[in-house]
Formats: sequence, C-alpha cells, structure tokens
Amino acid sequence: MNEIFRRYAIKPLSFLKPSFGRLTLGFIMMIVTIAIQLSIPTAIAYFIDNSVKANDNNWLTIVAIIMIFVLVLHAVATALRIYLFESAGTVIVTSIRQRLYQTIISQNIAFFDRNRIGDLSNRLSVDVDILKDTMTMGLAIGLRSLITCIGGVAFLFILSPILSLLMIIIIPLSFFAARFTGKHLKEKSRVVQEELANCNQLAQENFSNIRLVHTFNQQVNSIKQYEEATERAKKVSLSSSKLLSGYQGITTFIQYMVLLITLWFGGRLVLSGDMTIGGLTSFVLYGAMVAMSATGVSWFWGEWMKAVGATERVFQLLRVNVKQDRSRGFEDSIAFRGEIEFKDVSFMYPERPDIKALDSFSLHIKEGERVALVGESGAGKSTISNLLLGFYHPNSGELLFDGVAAQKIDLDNIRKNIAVVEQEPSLFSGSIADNIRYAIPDRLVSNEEVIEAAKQANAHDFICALPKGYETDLGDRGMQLSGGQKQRIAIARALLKKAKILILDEATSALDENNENIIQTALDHLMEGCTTIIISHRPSTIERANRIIRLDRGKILIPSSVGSHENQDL
Ligand SMILES: Nc1ncnc2c1ncn2[C@@H]1O[C@H](COP(=O)(O)OP(=O)(O)OP(=O)(O)O)[C@@H](O)[C@H]1O
Repeated sequence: MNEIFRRYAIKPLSFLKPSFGRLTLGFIMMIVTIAIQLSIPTAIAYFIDNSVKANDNNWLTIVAIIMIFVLVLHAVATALRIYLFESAGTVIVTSIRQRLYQTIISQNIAFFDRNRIGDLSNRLSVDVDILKDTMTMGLAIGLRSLITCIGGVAFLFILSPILSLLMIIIIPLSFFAARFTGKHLKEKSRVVQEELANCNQLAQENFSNIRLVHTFNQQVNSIKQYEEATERAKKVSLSSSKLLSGYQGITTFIQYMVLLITLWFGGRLVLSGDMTIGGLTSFVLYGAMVAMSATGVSWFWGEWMKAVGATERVFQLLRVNVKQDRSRGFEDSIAFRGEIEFKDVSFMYPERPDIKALDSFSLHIKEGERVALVGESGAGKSTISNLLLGFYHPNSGELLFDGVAAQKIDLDNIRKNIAVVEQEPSLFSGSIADNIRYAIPDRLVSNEEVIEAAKQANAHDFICALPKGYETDLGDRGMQLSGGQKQRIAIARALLKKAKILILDEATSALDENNENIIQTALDHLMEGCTTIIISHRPSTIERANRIIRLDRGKILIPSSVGSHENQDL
C-alpha cells in the first residue's frame, strides 16, 4: 500500500514544489469559496423558516445586501483560485518539460539505441500536458470536492443524524464504482498513450523521409500504415470512453436514489414535526452538495489514475539516472597530442550483445599519423569512431589517449579534442554562421573566426553568393544546400574546433569529381597537424593516409605499413 501511495500520489506531487506559494494562495481562496458554498443551504433554511415570520421589507433588503456582498466575495475568490491554479500549472509543466529534456539530452548514446525518438518527443509534449491538467485544475477540483464533501457531511449530521446515516450507507457505493473504474482507466490510458506515440513515430519517420516515400511510391502504404495505427489508438480510446460513460451512468443513478430516499424519510420527519421545512430543504441541498462533491472526488481519482497511467513513462524517464559519465577524470586538463592506442579491445553494442563489433582489436596510431580504415560494411569501422568519442566504452581491453586510459580523462575534454566530418553532415536550423559556431559551445566565436574557417573549408565563396550570406537560415535540416556545400560547412565547423584528432567518416563519398577536389583541398587544411582516422571505401579518399587498416568482423585483417596503400585491393 505504501509503495502504491508513494508511486501514484506522492511522486507526482513532488512536481508541485516550485509552485508552492501560488498553490497555497489558491488553496486559501478555495477554502473561502467552500465556506461560502457550505453556508448557502443554512442561509436558505434560515430564510425559508424566518421570511414568513419576518413580514418586513427591511429584513429582506438587508438579507439581499448581505447576499450580494457574499456573492461578490465568492466570485473574486473563484477567479483568483482558478488563476492561481492555472498559472501554477503552467509553471509546473514548464519545469517538468525542462527536467525531462535535460534528462533525455544527457543520456548516453546507448539510451537512444533503446528508445524511439517519436516516443521521446511525445513524452515531452502530449504526456506532460496531461500531467499538467490533472495536477493543477484536476487536483484543485479534487481537493475542493473532498473538503466540500467532508464539510457537507458534517452539516448533514448536525441537521439530522438519522437521515445522514442513511446517506452514509449509500455514498460508499459511488466510491467503490470510482475505484473500479479508476483502476481500469489507468491501464487503458497507458495503452492509448503508447498507441498515440506509435502514430507520432510513424508520421515523424515518414515526414522526415518524404523523398524516399515519394521515390518508392509509398504514399498509399504510408497512409494505410498510419490509418492502422490510428485505428488501434481509436479502439482503445473508445473502450476507455465506454467505461467512463458506464461509470457516469451508475453514479448519476446513485445520486438520484440518494435524493429520493432523503425526501421520502425527510417528508416523514417534517410530518411528525421532528424537522422544519427549511431544515429539510437545506438537508436536501447539503445532500446534493455531498453527492456532487463525492462524484467530484471519484472523478478526480479516475482522472488522476488516467494521468498516472498516461504519464507513467514520464516518471520512468525522470527516474532514469543521467548515465553520462562526463566528469570521470583525474586527468581532465591534459593537453592532447593526438596519440591513440586500442589495446586488445573487445566491444559489443548493448542492444546486440551476441555480436562482437570489435574483437580483441589492437591499434597504435602515432601523433599526427593518418590512418585509413577500410573493410566490408559492418566490419567495425564506425564502432572505432564511436569508442573514440566515448559514446560507448570497451567491454574489455583499453583505449588510451597519449598513453592515458580514456576512462581517466574527462569526457568533455576527449570530445573537445576530436573533430568529426560525416558523410551526411547534420546541420541545425539557424544561420550558417551559427552552424559553424556550433563547434565551440563554451565561448563566443567572432565573425572573423567563422569567416576564416569557412575560407579554409572552401565555403566562403558559395556562402557569400547566397542572398543573406552567413545569416542564411538553413531551415529544416539544411534543405537548401547541396551535399557538397553541407560538407564544406561541416568542414568549417570542424576546422574551428582546432582538434588534435580528426575522424573523416566517408567524408567525400557522396560527391562528384569536381566537388571532391574542392572538398579534398578543404580536408587537407583540416588534416594539417591532426591525427586523422579516415573511414572510407573509396581509394581516392584514402590516398593521403600513411597507413591502411583493413577490418573484418571487428578484427584487423591486414595491417599495412606506411605508404603501402597502393598495394591494397580496396
Ligand atoms: N547502435 C548499434 N547497436 C547495435 N549494433 C550495432 C550498432 N551500430 C553498429 N552495430 C553493429 O556492429 C557491427 C559493426 O558496425 P559498424 O557500424 O562499426 O560497421 P562499419 O564497418 O562502420 O559499417 P559501414 O561501412 O556499413 O558503416 C555491425 O554488426 C553492426 O550491425
């Protein structure tokens, strides 16, 4: 029970902390409105029982003036309560979103092998919104209903203990119905959210691969897949609606039954003179209030369960420790020279523990040396780059930089000293200048430095020819640029980094001869003074290497000596 309470009630509540002030004020306003609400039936009873006797216009006027004052107070307190809870919701949802993003972005790369991107972005948007609605307005309504219910029951007992006992027997029925529904709603909501995440993932994949979809005439299939996914979500959602509507029907019936029984017994008490008409009227009003608020509490419980179900994944994610071992280092300030050594390294990807991506792999690369890695697809070339960048760590053996074990060096420091140029460079939306500056996160990079890097990367001329030059917005995934132009921007970005180690991952394979020459000159600038690892299938790309390493299933097949690439069958 404790664990369930902690998980479903306390955990979500921990997010309310940042808005404690607003919520407390909102709560005070809530108490004011509840107090007024609870006094209304008593006031009405007083009015009914005394108006006949009063026979006095002044008395009526005074009552009306007091009522107007109370109603204005009620209106102001209601408005303030809603505003305070709503704004607290916005503050809370912002902080949850920020924490979630922070948790996700800081995970190590293996985490992204396990989780789908569509799923993760769904949690950031849809799931967090559900949580917001329930934790603020939902919680406010739930609390209000609970306090009104308790207050109403107290008034009922004061008015007539016998009648109250009758009600107390019936009301738990609606709680029981709520518990039953809540449990099932929670599970269904979780499934709905999962199905919706599938739909999002599908849409996202198809939109981002839109050229591929059209090239292979897959529009019809893609529409069909999306329809199937949304139909699955619809099915679970409809079954959830059925459950909710059945529950509403039952609770409405219970409410009216309570009213009927009260009137039946209450009428008898009035006839026998044990109760006044005003007393019975206020009892019925309190009864309705208690029934309504009991429904409110159970509704809230249902919503809470639904939200907990839907957002269980948000909490799961927030519980995931940030595994990024950024600051492991004793040697965090070492200046890299560029020497690399793999000593008997074996490595399996966490998602594929059955396959050795690297198998007792040993390689010593001297400072400033240029090594080309060649081999069949899947031989382990990119894995070497992944280990160098600290995306994964060897399962056995050791990776050393300048003779120091990689796990003793701060990960930020390692990455600061490695520049990568990929086959399909990733560019962000934003200006070209900002994309080049991206290489250096910890200081402001001047325009002069950006231009200098672009010049060395043979990118300056084409950038200047664009209408907005360096301020050209690359928009969605750098759509407006050709492959070669994107590469040159990526090279400028890498140049700016002035890293000691350079990884060229198929850097020129997507280019025609003319473009390749331009890029090659840019790469020559980039390679100056760097230890370079060239991952490629193409002989022309690896011409500049001092040594060629041929990999096969994670092992070195033929280690070649300096200048021997001419003899290799590539
Ligand atoms: N993220 C990953 N999760 C699981 N297995 C992976 C992952 N990345 C690569 N692998 C597997 O590890 C092995 C080595 O892959 P790697 O990407 O290093 O090959 P490669 O030589 O770079 O191939 P290519 O030339 O096609 O890029 C392959 O069997 C591959 O399927």
